Amino acid sequence: MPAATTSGAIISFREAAKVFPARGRGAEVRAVDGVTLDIRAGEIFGVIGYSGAGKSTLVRLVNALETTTSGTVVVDGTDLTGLSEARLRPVRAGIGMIFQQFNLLSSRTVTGNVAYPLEVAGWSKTRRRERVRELLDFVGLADKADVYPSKLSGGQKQRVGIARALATNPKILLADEATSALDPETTHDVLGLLQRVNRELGITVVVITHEMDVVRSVCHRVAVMEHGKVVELGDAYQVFSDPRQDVTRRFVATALKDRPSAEVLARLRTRHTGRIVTVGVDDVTGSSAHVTHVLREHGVDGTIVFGGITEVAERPYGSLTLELVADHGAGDDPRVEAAVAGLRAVTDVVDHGTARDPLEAVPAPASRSTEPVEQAKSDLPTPRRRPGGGPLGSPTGLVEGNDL
Ligand SMILES: Nc1ncnc2c1ncn2[C@@H]1O[C@H](COP(=O)(O)OP(=O)(O)OP(=O)(O)O)[C@@H](O)[C@H]1O
Repeated sequence: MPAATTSGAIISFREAAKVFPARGRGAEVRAVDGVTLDIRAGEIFGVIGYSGAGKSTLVRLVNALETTTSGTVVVDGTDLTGLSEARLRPVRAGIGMIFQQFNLLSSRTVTGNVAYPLEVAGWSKTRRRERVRELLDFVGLADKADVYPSKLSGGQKQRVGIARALATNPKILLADEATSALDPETTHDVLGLLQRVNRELGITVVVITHEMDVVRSVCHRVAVMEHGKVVELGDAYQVFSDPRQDVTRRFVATALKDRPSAEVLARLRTRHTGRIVTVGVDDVTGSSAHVTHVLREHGVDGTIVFGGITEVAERPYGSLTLELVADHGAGDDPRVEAAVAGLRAVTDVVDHGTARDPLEAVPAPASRSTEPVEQAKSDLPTPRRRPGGGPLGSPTGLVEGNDL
């Protein structure tokens, strides 16, 4: 049965639900609860949520390891609803999967592991040998062909997992917490490899994660899941810069830490008597060049006292906290007031006041809705962080005492 999909979608959920029946005295579990979502061909799509949100069940619906209780899942044009095992087989062949615990066969060498799906698919020995060599070159493990998994590091094991998942040329790669067991540096390498899989091989990658830093690093778009539902959906940059739901804000706060906490602000105020402001830096609104220009225009000195600029979806993003003074005078000098107004015209500004006259940040507004909010790239408003909404973070370098 043809199902409604958006053109360009390679995976489409329509009111998809998976309800596990009650066990013992427990209630039934709505692991996936009415999800409508399109994952576009060629993108790296993130699904983020806390433990139990339903992420794994959602991806298991894609490779038909689970079937929907209601609603539909369409993968590469095939509606999976009610398909026989025989009809599901070719769909599964178009999907590779990697796992947190790698799931390698310990009794087989690296070559044996990568060759396994080719054996199952009936490839000849010669073609298998050639394909394995090609894949090990791609993942950078040509020198480990004859090694057993027990002799590999976590990152190397995941590279084998990726090579194995790619063996039969899938169109889709599902990565279920693929970096959760890895240290930060190895995570970085594996995420870089997933980007190459996407860019060089044109494979759609679906990343399941509970780490917003993973979304920040590689995902083009992201869906945030809570209690089986998609509660927020959109372009990764937009979701970072304007998170609408509390759960999303909490995730964003874990990945971006460029804004001073209340304790840091208190320390800054003891060290700096001038006006403390936090200005947003991104590629849409305020670049640091704008900020420098405004301060120069008003004859105000800005000393960077805190901050960090990182990348979200490969675009600059972050904030700088500055101490503003005019002629070494007070932070409430009229020139400083004018500079703050000038900064507001070019970027987001949170005015923390001065040590003598501190201003409390306005808390972020409560979430507006529990419905998923699609934040489309095409009609992006200028990203605006809310005053004091302040999740922000992961400074690529904390800075102190630099005059602008
Ligand atoms: N086979 C099953 N039978 C019963 N309940 C299940 C089954 N699989 C998952 N669940 C329940 O469905 C809910 C969603 O689980 P799921 O594993 O999809 O979440 P998740 O977001 O991937 O969490 P985690 O990151 O911990 O794996 C949980 O409450 C879980 O206990």
